[in-house]
Formats: sequence, structure tokens, C-alpha cells
Amino acid sequence: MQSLDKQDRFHRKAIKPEEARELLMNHIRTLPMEWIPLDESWGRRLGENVYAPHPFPPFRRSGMDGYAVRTEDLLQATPDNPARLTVLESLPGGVVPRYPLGSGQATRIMTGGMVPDGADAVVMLEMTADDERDGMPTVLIGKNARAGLNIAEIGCEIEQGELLLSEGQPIGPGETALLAACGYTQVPVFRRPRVAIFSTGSELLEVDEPLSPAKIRNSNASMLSALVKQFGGAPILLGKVPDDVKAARELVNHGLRDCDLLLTSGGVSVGDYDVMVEVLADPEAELLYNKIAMRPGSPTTAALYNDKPIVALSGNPGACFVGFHLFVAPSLKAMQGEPQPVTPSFKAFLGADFPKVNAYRRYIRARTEIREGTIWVIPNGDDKSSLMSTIVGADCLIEIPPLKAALEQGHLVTAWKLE
Ligand SMILES: Nc1nc2c(c(=O)[nH]1)N[C@H]1C(S)=C(S)[C@@H](COP(=O)(O)OP(=O)(O)OC[C@H]3O[C@@H](n4cnc5c(N)ncnc54)[C@H](O)[C@@H]3O)O[C@H]1N2
Ligand code: MOO
Ligand SMILES: [Mg+2]
Repeated sequence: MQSLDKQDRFHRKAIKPEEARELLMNHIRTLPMEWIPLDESWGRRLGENVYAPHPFPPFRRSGMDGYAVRTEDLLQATPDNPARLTVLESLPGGVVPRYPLGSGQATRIMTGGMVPDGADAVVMLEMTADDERDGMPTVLIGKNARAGLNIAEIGCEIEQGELLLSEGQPIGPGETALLAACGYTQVPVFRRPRVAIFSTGSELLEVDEPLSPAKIRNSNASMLSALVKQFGGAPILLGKVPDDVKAARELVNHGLRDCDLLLTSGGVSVGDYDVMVEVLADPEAELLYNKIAMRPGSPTTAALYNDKPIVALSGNPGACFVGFHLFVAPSLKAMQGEPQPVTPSFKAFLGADFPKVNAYRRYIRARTEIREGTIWVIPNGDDKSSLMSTIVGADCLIEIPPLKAALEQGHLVTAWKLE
């Protein structure tokens, strides 16, 4: 029997997943900003609002290969009686027009070219016929045109000084295009969260070690490292410790020195060798929670050391994965300025019967499928928390509330995207 004192220190009170997330996220701070080269900024989040230094397009731009014209010259034009315009010049891309258009004149222009002053439309080449007259190039146009046709006015896409992108916005291909167009060779981004990771377990081998009896390879550290990268963090891999409280405590102290968040896996349940329970019972640590009313991942634990968060995830790979998504992923997003770090849920049809009944809310590894235009979520097979294979290909978690009866295929369920 444990002493009463020990039982007290290790007391567990199950709280809801939302409460657990909030308790942790109350201690998450946005990281400082840094400037990095645009070409390295994909996937990072903007550290401040970015404004347009100039309008875009920066000049009146032709949207077609054709002729820049004055629409008033085409008012009487018909296929049988086309207007004949004198061609002043033919503009290659990137060249400023030499002549403004006068009455009865046109300029040959290509897509993206700078429309000459005086022109108020571009007629596409297919609607025109070149026809020399008295040794001078002329063009015949048999139809009138509306003012503004095929011309993109200065600033029609982006006005000077306009908010281009907002703080916290992830930089994807579109954001990169805007930043490049506006001359941002360096972009302001939030620093990557530094996430120290170690695994506990005397049964653990390195990935490159051959199997030996009663041992398994440390797969959680690699999985967590990939997850941290997926959410914009920089993993710091600290390896593993055996089930030894002193060794685990030392690695916690070491890991906390140079990280924004410490992640551990294993040793959080009620077993004799569940060392993280003892480590986090340290009076210097402020325990946030050590039991969550959910499966998998019920023993997921979080604590603070001098306000620095440590999330001790369950050793079971499925539970480790789910715990990361529910608590760590939103924390990493918040550190990088995401204003809404918790992904909203969506409704979808359940793609297979769910026969299990239980008293806890479950989060099932699943994948989304579009069937005849409707979204279905298909459990990735057995959802036992010890399984790794059902993490493969998971792109969402299905939330199954506590149930007294099985759920049938086609039931409308709540799910969460795993970006
Ligand atoms: N008597 C009880 N036993 C258990 C309970 C309980 O309430 N009462 N809870 C179960 C639940 S739920 C879970 S989840 C697990 C949590 O276990 P721990 O977080 O303490 O993790 P370990 O005991 O260290 O390991 C569990 C399992 O995972 C494997 N593991 C651990 N680390 C890794 C790693 N880095 N890579 C791959 N696999 C790892 C480990 O070998 C074990 O098989 O406890 C239940 N027990
Ligand atoms: O909480 Mo455990 O992860 O259900 O198996
Ligand atoms: Mg255990």
C-alpha cells in the first residue's frame, strides 16, 4: 500500500479535454519575431501585419495580347465597316510606351504590358486584322469596345498601404506570391517554438538497434519530432531515459533550459515504473492536470516549471498522437501568433459501424473521404491506444461521446481536422 501522503500527491481528478487545453494554453505566450529570407518562409507564421508598399499592379496593365485603343474611335465600327487605326508602336514586355494615343491611333501591346496614356481599352488580337496602308502599319477593328476592357487599373488588386497579410497568418504559396510581388526579400515571422522531446521507458531501444527480447524501438520520439515540425516547431531531440526517476528528473531539468516547451512520452499512468508521475510530483512543478476524461490519452499530464510548460504524453503511441493534437498542436500554433489556435470541428457521416460502448469521450484516428460530394469520416480500424498502424494516414479525429449503444455507419458525427 502507498502511504496516504503519497496517494494524496498522486491524486488524480479527471477533467474535460477542453478544460485541460485551456489550463495549458493560459500559460502559452507568443514568441518573439525574427526576420528571415522569403525563400525560407514557407509554413512560418507572420510576426506582424504586412502592408503594401506600393499599389499592384503598379502601372495600367494589359490583360490580353492585342491593341491598346481609344474606345471613342470604335463607336461606329462594324464587321462590314471596321475602324482603321494607325499603329504607333509595338511594345515588348517591360517597355514603357513612347507615345500617348491620339485620335485614330493604336499601340500593339502584349499581356502584362504597360498601357499607353490615352488608351482606354485593349482589343484582343483575335478581334483585329493587321493591314498596311501607305507603308504605315494599321489595324482594322470591326467592333466597338467598352472603356476599361482588358485593362487592369493601377492598384486594382492591391492599393498602396493596404493590409496585405495579417500577423499570425501562415505563409503558403499565395502569401509568398504577394510578399514577392511587394519586394519583401526578408519577412517578419514568429520564431519557431523550440520543443525538447524525450521518451521514458527501460524497454526502449534506439531506432538503429536490433530487436532484443522484451524491448521495442523508441517510435514516439520520431513521431513527436515529425509532429512538432508539422506544426512549425523546431524539435530538440534529447533521446530517452530508462524508468529511473533521477535520470528522468535530470533530463527534465536539462531539457527545460533551452526550450519553449518540453514534451515527454511514457510513464504517466499508475504503473510501478511510471516515472513521470513522480518527477512531476516535485513541489517545484506546478501540476496543471494529470487525468483527462477521454480515451485514448487519459493519463496525459501537464505541468509548469517556472511557468515553462511540460506536457507528459502517454507512452502508448495512439494516445501520444492524440494527446499531441489536442493539447500540443494548438499550443504551438498560439506561440506562433495564430489567433484561433484551436481548429474548429466539422460534421461528417461515420463511414463504419462503431460497436464500442464506453463511459468516456473517445477520439478515433480516422480519414476523411468525399463520397458523391458528401464528407464521410472512416475510422482507421482498431482505435486501441497501443496501436501505431492506425495513425498511418489519419487526417482527422472523430469525436465519439460517451455511449450506451453502438453507433451505426451513416450516423452524423463531429470530427477535427489534423492539418
Ligand atoms: N492499471 C492501469 N494500467 C493502465 C492504466 C490505468 O488506468 N490503470 N492506463 C492505461 C492507459 S489508458 C494508458 S494510455 C497507458 C499509459 O501508459 P504510460 O503513459 O504510463 O506509458 P508507459 O507505461 O511508459 O508505456 C505504455 C506503452 O507504450 C509503449 N511505449 C512507451 N514509450 C514508447 C515509445 N517511446 N515508443 C514506442 N512505444 C512506447 C510501452 O512500451 C508500453 O507498451 O497505461 C495503461 N495502463
Ligand atoms: O488513455 Mo489510454 O490512451 O486510453 O489507452
Ligand atoms: Mg505506464
